[in-house]
Amino acid sequence: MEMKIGYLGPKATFTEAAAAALFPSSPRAPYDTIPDCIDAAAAGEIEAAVVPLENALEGSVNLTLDYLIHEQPLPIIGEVVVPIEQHLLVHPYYAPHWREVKEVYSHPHAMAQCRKFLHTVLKEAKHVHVTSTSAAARWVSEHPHLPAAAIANRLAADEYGLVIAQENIHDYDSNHTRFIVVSRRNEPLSLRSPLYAGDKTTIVVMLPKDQPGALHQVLSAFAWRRLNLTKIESRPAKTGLGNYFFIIDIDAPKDDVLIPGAMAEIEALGCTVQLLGSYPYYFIG
Ligand SMILES: O=C(O)C(=O)C[C@]1(C(=O)O)C=C[C@@H](O)C=C1
Repeated sequence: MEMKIGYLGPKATFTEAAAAALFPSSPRAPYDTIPDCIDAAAAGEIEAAVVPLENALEGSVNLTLDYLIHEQPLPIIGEVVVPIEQHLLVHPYYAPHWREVKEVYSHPHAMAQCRKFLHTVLKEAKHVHVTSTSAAARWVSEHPHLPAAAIANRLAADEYGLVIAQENIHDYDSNHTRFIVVSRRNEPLSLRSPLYAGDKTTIVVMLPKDQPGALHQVLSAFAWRRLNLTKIESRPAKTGLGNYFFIIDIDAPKDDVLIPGAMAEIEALGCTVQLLGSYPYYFIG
């Protein structure tokens, strides 16, 4: 399938690496923000958008979840999990005295994956959040005389002429990020890839107001069907304090019986249910 793929840019983000792993021979287009990228897919400017959804250390990328639920409900057609190594990048001039940097630039999720490092090694440096890890690297390369560092990957060091002052500064070894592929063409990806690891289905459930045991009843609709849930996340419905959506990942493709049955049962309880997608997932070891 020849598709133009949008990703959270600029060049050399982790998101671009995820897009390249899934679609090695497709042309790619960078977008400055996650909403820009999802909007471009909704408008058909690109066939699909790759955006980050969840990190093993820092949790969900709320911007992605909220934008898909509240603003631009595009179906999820695939997912890829990528190992993440965060490095501290500086201009070559600052390599010998990188400990003296006064500002560290990165995406908030990348910064959060390196909290202990920042707290202990660069205690005095100011943290500056930007739209992506490679946007941080680009900014540092464009300001060679400022004592600034970026947290980003090796691709970004090469792309923007920076050097790695400290390798692997993320706080815990097992660092991975899930990226999703969204497209207005509502067809699950069908890549013949050795990275394929299974299929899952994501739904969003809104519980009826003040109904004791409602969440328990929702969960039992999956439990007695022996449908394995791999994630439950609550996000504000944005209609008032205490009102939440539950985003539920089911470790199975949408079949004709079990998942529709569970969804119908949950609706009968008075919940609203929305399918975000049923899609294959891929894993980069
Ligand atoms: O793709 C990038 O480089 C990003 O800046 C985004 C993002 C994210 O939002 O999770 C992607 C992977 C890492 O977990 C850190 C940052």
